Amino acid sequence: MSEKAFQDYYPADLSHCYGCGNNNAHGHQIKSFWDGEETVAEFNPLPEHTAIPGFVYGGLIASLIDCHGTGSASAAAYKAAGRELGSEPALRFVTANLNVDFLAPTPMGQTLKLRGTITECKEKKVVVDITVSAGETVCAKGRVIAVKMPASMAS
Ligand SMILES: CCCCCCCC/C=C\CCCCCCCC(=O)SCCNC(=O)CCNC(=O)[C@H](O)C(C)(C)COP(=O)(O)OP(=O)(O)OC[C@H]1O[C@@H](n2cnc3c(N)ncnc32)[C@H](O)[C@@H]1OP(=O)(O)O
Repeated sequence: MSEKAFQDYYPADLSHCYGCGNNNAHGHQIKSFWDGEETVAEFNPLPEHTAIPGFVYGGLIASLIDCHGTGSASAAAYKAAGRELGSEPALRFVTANLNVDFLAPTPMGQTLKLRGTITECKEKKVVVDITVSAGETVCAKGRVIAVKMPASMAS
């Protein structure tokens, strides 16, 4: 994909997140995009993301859902406000609640595809439902309740 990802609009001083920060060399640097009314991201697990040989660690899957969810929440808030992504004042969201169901073993060696649906979008709270698929198999689903970042988290 050649377009800019949601996370590419995050300001440099808020791009250190382990899941999605462009400035975190050791992080996952997840990239999320619109696909119609839904949001998408892909991730290729590395050997160190192993749970049991051949299968992906659930904590990684939760992390991908988390950051695809908060990125999708910001993008949805901009869309609902009819604003350009990244325009000021920034609409920043953090995770208030993360719920994950692991539905099937997630194989290593395949691209994981995340797909998010904006279930609720209010000024202060956005709910995103996300599936994680390997090939035709939905391996996990999760819900992120994202809430506007409190002022205490911004320096
Ligand atoms: C697309 C382009 C964008 C460009 C520009 C954007 C720039 C973006 C830049 C940078 C973003 C970086 C993103 C990285 C994020 C990665 C994810 C993380 O790892 S975040 C770290 C972990 N999360 C925390 O540390 C939070 C700690 N918790 C808190 O600070 C508070 O508890 C907070 C803010 C989450 C909630 O504060 P309250 O409780 O005062 O909020 P109240 O106003 O009471 O509630 C608002 C709504 O939220 C619900 N709510 C609150 N907490 C809930 C909870 N735990 N579970 C369920 N719902 C909850 C409430 O029921 C209420 O919902 P009702 O409006 O009534 O429908």
